[in-house]
Amino acid sequence: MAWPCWPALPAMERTTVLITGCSSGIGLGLAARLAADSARRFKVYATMRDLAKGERLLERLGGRCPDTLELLQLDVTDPCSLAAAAQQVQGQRLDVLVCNAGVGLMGPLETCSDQAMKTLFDVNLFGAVRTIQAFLPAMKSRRAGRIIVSSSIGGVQGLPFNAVYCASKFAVEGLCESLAIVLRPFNIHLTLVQCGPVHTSFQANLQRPDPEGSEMRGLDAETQGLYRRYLGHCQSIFRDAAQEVEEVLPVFLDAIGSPCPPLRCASTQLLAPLWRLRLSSPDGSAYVRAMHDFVFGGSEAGGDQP
Ligand SMILES: NC(=O)C1=CN([C@@H]2O[C@H](COP(=O)(O)OP(=O)(O)OC[C@H]3O[C@@H](n4cnc5c(N)ncnc54)[C@H](OP(=O)(O)O)[C@@H]3O)[C@@H](O)[C@H]2O)C=CC1
Ligand SMILES: CC1=C(/C=C/C(C)=C/C=C/C(C)=C/C=O)C(C)(C)CCC1
Repeated sequence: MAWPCWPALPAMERTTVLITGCSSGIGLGLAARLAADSARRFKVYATMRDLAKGERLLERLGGRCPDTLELLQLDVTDPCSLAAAAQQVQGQRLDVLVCNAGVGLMGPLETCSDQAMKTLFDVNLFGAVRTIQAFLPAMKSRRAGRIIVSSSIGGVQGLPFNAVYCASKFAVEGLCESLAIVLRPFNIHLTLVQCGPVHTSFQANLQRPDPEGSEMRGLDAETQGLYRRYLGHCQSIFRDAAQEVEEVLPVFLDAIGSPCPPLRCASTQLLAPLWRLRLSSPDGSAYVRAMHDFVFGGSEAGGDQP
């Protein structure tokens, strides 16, 4: 792809990019792509909470880019680790911050433990808030910068059995939309990237109850049936329609490279018809009905029936 020049930078300087959650998936892929840029236009701070997991990224790069890549420890739930990372980078001027770290939680709402919900919000919402807080003052004083946040299609439309996860990503959307308004005079662009299903470690790391497991005890049989049916859909969608990391990277690269990136961009059209329905019918009932019918076959009751 053609890369427009970053207008605020002197031509010979590298664009510095800090990415959270680079031990796997989208973060790893983005860090590797930028660090391996043939024109060496980027200096990448690839951060992860456990630096022992940095081997995968280094292996991917085959030790090719010591001058364009630096690994840093950063746990978005730990203010001390954030402060230390910010201190290490600030001397260098940060052009682009990518808040990518995130975790998933799936299952009937009744099975989501207090601890699992708190952890999810601590990473997905408060982690993004803390990370932005750590790097925003320097961007503001330079009156330049870019913030890219990994949202999700689940950040703009509700998905069955993902209520708490979607709540965390809806919150991220509200956070960023509100912040973007204030950042306009500071010349700081904020972009939310909404991916759909992507083949990463996300699914494997996702907390979700086994439909036959003990967490289901006490849950009504109808919800158990709907959950089993949803898991079946998910499995086939991940098998047939999930994207590869390489397919979603151009959306992040555009947000980094384009002179005036949008507030929101999506990596997939998978849920576009339902999304359009949601927009065209703002009271929400048409969306809820259509999603229900799509996933559960239109049965209002007796969820486990064909
Ligand atoms: N894959 C998908 O289908 C989709 C993913 N997304 C979003 O994309 C983003 C990246 O996920 P993806 O690459 O798919 O999944 P991965 O599980 O592969 O990557 C998630 C990354 O977040 C890191 N992470 C988790 N908790 C913390 C923490 N406390 N501090 C710092 N890093 C942390 C993980 O590190 P560790 O190895 O230490 O756990 C890992 O590096 C997430 O925000 C996710 O919500 C959005 C739409 C779809
Ligand atoms: C496409 C599609 C479905 C599946 C969506 C999935 C599986 C989304 C996964 C999203 C993830 C993993 C987001 C992470 O942020 C449904 C709802 C079954 C039915 C409607 C069409």
